[in-house]
This record gives sequence, C-alpha cells and structure tokens, in this order.
Amino acid sequence: MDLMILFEHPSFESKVSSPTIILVTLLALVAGFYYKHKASKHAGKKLPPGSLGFPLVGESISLVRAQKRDKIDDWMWKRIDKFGPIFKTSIFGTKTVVLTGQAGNRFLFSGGDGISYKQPKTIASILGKYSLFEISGSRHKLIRGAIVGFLKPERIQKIVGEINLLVQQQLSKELDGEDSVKIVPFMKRIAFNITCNIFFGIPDGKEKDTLFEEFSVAVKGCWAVPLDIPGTVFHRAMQARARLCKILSKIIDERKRQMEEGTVDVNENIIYSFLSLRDENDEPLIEEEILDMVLSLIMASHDSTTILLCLLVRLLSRDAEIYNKVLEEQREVIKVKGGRDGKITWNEIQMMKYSWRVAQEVMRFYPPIFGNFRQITKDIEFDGFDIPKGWQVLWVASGTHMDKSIFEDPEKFDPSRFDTSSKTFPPYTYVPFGAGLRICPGADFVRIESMLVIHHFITKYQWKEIIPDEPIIRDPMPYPAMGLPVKFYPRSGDLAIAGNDI
Ligand code: HEM
Repeated sequence: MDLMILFEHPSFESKVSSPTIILVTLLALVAGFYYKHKASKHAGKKLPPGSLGFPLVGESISLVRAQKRDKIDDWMWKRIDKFGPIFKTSIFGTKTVVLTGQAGNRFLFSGGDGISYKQPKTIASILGKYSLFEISGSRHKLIRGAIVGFLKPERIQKIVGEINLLVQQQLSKELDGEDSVKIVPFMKRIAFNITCNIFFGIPDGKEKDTLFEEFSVAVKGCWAVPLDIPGTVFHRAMQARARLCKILSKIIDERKRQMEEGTVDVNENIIYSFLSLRDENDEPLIEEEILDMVLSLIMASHDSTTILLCLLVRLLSRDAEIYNKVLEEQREVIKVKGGRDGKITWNEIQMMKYSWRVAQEVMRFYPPIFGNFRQITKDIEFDGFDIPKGWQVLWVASGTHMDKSIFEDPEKFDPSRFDTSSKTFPPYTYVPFGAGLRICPGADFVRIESMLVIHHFITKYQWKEIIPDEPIIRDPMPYPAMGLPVKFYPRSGDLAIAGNDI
C-alpha cells in the first residue's frame, strides 16, 4: 500500500534531481542483485506464469495507473488472457499470486493451512492489532460468531422498521429546503449514522458527528505512507485513532455500566454482545479488543455500503428503463400499504425484487470491494504451481464477474441475470461479499439498508447529475470522481408522475 501512494504523489515524476537519479539507479542495481539471489531460492519450484516486473517496484506503477483510470479490470484481464487464471506479479513491494476463477476462489476462500488473513501494516495500525482483520483461528471464530449472531436474518428482519425510521429522518434532515446535494458524502453520512445507531446504540448528535469527523481522518491513513511523523497523513490518522479510542472507550464503559445495572436488552447492540462474550477459558474480551472490533466494524460496514448506494443513484439517473422499472416497483410497495408512505417492514423489502437485482448487477459490474490479499505462511501448492512462503495471494472479484464462461455477455448491464427463474451461478463465482470462512456477515443487512434508501429516495425525489458523464475513480474503492453532485426536487404528492425528467 505504501508504494502505491508514493507513485500517486504528483511531485514524484516532476521534481526528480540528478543525485536522486543516481541514488535510484544504485538502489535498482542492488535490488536487481537481491532479486536475482532471491530468484535462485525458488530454483526447482514451478512458480505460476507471469511477470514480476521491475526490481522493487514490480508492476505497481502500471497497476496504480490502471486503477486511477478505472481500467483495473483491463489490467487484470490482459494478464488472465496471457497467463491463465493463476499468475504471478509483484505489487506494493510483495511478490503476489493472483488467483481467479472458480477453483482459485474456492482454494483461497477456504483459507487452508498456510493461507493467513492479514491486512497491510497501515490498516493494522489504524484499526488496531485486535481488529477482526488481524485475528484468526479460535479468536476469529469467537468474535465472528458474535457478529453473525447479531446480524442473523431473524434478528435484522425485526429491526427493518427501526432502520426505516433512521433513513426517513436522515433524508428529511439533509434534504429539506435544499435543491442540490453531493451524493457521496450524503450517502456516507446516512450509512455511518445507521451503523452507529443500530450496531452501537450511538444516537444522532454531537458525539456521533465527532466520531464521523475523526473516522474520516483516520481512514485516510489506511492507504498512506506509514510514516508517523508530524505533517504526514499517517500521523494525522494515528492521532485521530487516539481520539476515537478515547470516545469509544467512554461509550464501552457506559454500555458496561448499563449491563451491570440490568436496565438494557443485551441483544440491542453489538457492544453488549462483545461484553457478554467468554472465550474457552471463560475469560471476557479486554477493552482494547472491543475497541478495535468497533473500529473494524465501522470500517467494514459503511464505506462499501456507501459505494453501492452511490453507484445505484448514478445508474438510475442514467438508465431511464431501469429507473422506471425500479420506480414502478417501489410505488407498488406504497400501493400495497394503502397509498400510505411510511412504515416499511421485511414483507415490503421482499417485494423489492427487481430493485435488489439491479443492486446485485451493480455489484457484479463494480464490486465495492475489488478483492483482497492473504499472506502465505508456508510453501503451498495450487493447480500444479508452487506458491512460496512470504508471498501474498490476491483474489479479485472481476476475475469471475467478467468471465464470459460464467456470465453471458458480461459487459452488458443486465439485472435479469439474477432472476431466480433463470440459471443460478456456480458457487465461488459471484463474490461481491467474498465467500467461505470470511464471507461478509453484513450481506442481508446491506440488502435492507440499500433497499430502504432507494425506496425513499426514488419515491420522494427526482434528480439529475450536475456533472454529465462524471467518471468513476478507484481510490482504491470505486467512487464517482467528483462526489456525484445532483440537482433534485421533491416529487409532488402525485406519485403517478413518471420518469426522472426534471
Ligand atoms: C455493499 C456493502 C458490502 C460489501 C460489498 C461487503 C463486502 C465484503 C467482502 C468482500 C468481505 C470479505 C473480504 C475478504 O474475504 O477478503 C467482507 C467482510 C466483512 N464485512 Fe462486508 N461488505 C459490505 C457491507 C458490510 C456491512 C454493512 C457490514 C456490517 C456488519 C459488514 C461487515 C463485514 C465484516 C465484519 C467482515 C469481515 C468478516 C470476517 O473477517 O470474518 N460488511 N465484506
């Protein structure tokens, strides 16, 4: 991740002095020698095909360039076409094997012996050493169990009404009296609000706003050079983490006190679940662990949901046919409720079948999580190739989402491919939420949250993009480049008005 930022820096290409060139040349020679030496270490091994690129930097420059131009799928597919579904490269300073296709996904997601889940150093520093993304084995099983229990379908189906109210309040708080809004920060606030309320019992107010501001600073450190000195992005992020810890620690103490007083329903928020957990030695989690878990849940839940919501709004303003079908379906929901807009329950969410298919197709086209790394902790073998200890493996959603042998005409945006009546896709091929041991436990929650937001947004407002053809950039997640500003106005009471023409 660190190298990725180095090459993103605008001054890197323009202000290079002669001593720097000499130094870089020397470094490249040393690295070349080192590389050659290391290469001999793998003599006799059958490494996957592919190129490790230049010494030290590997193929990072071309990857970051592709990412910036939203051409990362092309980067990936160029190599898949040339080398096959498993290939080697070197990115961000680490030799990497990219595993794609159903078999590759199955192998990686099963997390067998020698494949460990670990995030880059920057993410580990910001989210903490006890974060869910750093732990494995029985500790991961214990804590994941609490999260899965909290998010189990029977439970979240019961709180649809609560989430619905939060969405309605937030829309009216942010949009009443306005005629334009930037969708990216707007959806971010909605998703953050819902996460804070539903998961941690933190209501709307000053404390939540401070958390939002501090988290926005902290998260920037996840993709920065890990240099913790005054003036750097990483330093600011670490300071924000320290302030976040102070606030969250107070909240955790408060939840502990409430539990001791016996005045609360312990199923109400996930901090109670963490506080109630006991490990195999009947020991509770320590406070730092709970704190890092809360930070990892904030990170996991709100950014990816924001992306899905933004891409949905963008698509709906561009595709009139899909827009009209979604609008029609959402109006049907209001009709079924006797024309009264308001309380939406799980039954109504189930009526939003077409709208959810559109969301599924958005995630096939633009997976909010592009892919993720795993570390190789001992020499392993896959499909006749050796993957040495110390390398990393990368799974990439588009490696199957854009595979024409799985998804017919993959470049075509077609929500009907998710009709339950048409063919279902083989396991490990549609993976916006990952799969296996680490599959996203929030998928059902995402469906409820995104359908509620789209329901209220499309039935109450019409909108138009202010910047025509605003592109997507991956930074590294796929966001509209300028934050997707839209001009909008409330629909009149007459829901019969068709389309999105304003
Ligand atoms: C559109 C929204 C979302 C997408 C696309 C998404 C995607 C993913 C993916 C791909 C993974 C697996 C990463 C890997 O295996 O390398 C993951 C893990 C995770 N997600 Fe989500 N996610 C979303 C929303 C949420 C929400 C709302 C929550 C709320 C709790 C959540 C909680 C988590 C957690 C806790 C993990 C880690 C699971 C573990 O390591 O056991 N996600 N997510």
